[in-house]
Amino acid sequence: MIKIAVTGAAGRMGGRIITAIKEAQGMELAGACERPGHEMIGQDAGLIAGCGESGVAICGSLEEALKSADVLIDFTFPEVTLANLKVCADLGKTIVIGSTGFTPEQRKEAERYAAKIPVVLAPNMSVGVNACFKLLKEAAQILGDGFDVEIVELHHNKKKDSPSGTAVRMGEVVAEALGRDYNQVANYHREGMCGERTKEEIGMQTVRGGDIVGEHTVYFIGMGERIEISHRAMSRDMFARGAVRAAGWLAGKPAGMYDMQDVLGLK
Ligand SMILES: NC(=O)C1=CN([C@@H]2O[C@H](COP(=O)(O)OP(=O)(O)OC[C@H]3O[C@@H](n4cnc5c(N)ncnc54)[C@H](OP(=O)(O)O)[C@@H]3O)[C@@H](O)[C@H]2O)C=CC1
Ligand SMILES: O=C(O)C1=N[C@H](C(=O)O)C[C@H](O)C1
Repeated sequence: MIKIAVTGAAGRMGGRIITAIKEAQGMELAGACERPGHEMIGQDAGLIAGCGESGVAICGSLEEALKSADVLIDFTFPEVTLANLKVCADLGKTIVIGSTGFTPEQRKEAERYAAKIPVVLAPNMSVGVNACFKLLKEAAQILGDGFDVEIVELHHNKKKDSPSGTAVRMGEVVAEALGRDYNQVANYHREGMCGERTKEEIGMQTVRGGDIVGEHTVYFIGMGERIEISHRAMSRDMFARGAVRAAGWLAGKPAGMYDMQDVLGLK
């Protein structure tokens, strides 16, 4: 039995992850944690998630939530995740990270902790998006420099980071396949007399509104034709199932930084 603790237990993803743990074979919810002072502290994590009583109360201390857990699943915010990663590294627990919006420096800090413990960090835990990463690499290699690349992502109005972690990874995959440096060619903003589009740039556009779970489209736009590779998330459940699958996959792995491509055997 793999014993899992969940941070952000009362959040949008936290509830779906707690439900996915309940539905998975060989997995058990061992702890649940929220920000100290959160109104849900003391409540049953399963009841808050809407999947029935779990016998696990949401607590305000990660150390307490991890007491009888092997692995932590963390979908919160970069600053919170890095603090939680430090606790896991100190206690020798493994961790699955779904948070997005890391700066390059924060990403490096996460990699330093991964020298001590096995870590899965991925901006998108769905099978479909990870298949798209492979398709995008192949499309970019086939189409080369003759097609302009533009990426558009849509999310709900509560999302804090922009562009999404998934859109950034899509940009990185395409840039690498085209021999470009994503950080040099990503164009996040066009306004006024900004001039003609350069051949190398990858346009990154963001839409926020309502309850959109998450949609990503990469456009390869040529002369007289256009290819669109799109993924639409219809619920958060496959992200949650992916995170639980990653938690199981990590058991017995050596310390290091892994992603969903490793978990799904897509490398
Ligand atoms: N990798 C993937 O497949 C996916 C990644 N994500 C990413 O996951 C992250 C969370 O998304 P979402 O669930 O929508 O966000 P939510 O804001 O709904 O959830 C985050 C939760 O973390 C809580 N929290 C804040 N501080 C702490 C703390 N110190 N300890 C424990 N919990 C804390 C928040 O509490 P409070 O609200 O009170 O601050 C909130 O309940 C985002 O970065 C998002 O981009 C989302 C979906 C899929
Ligand atoms: O915040 C979200 O909701 C999501 N975030 C992830 C991202 O930033 O890529 C993944 C998914 O699209 C939902």
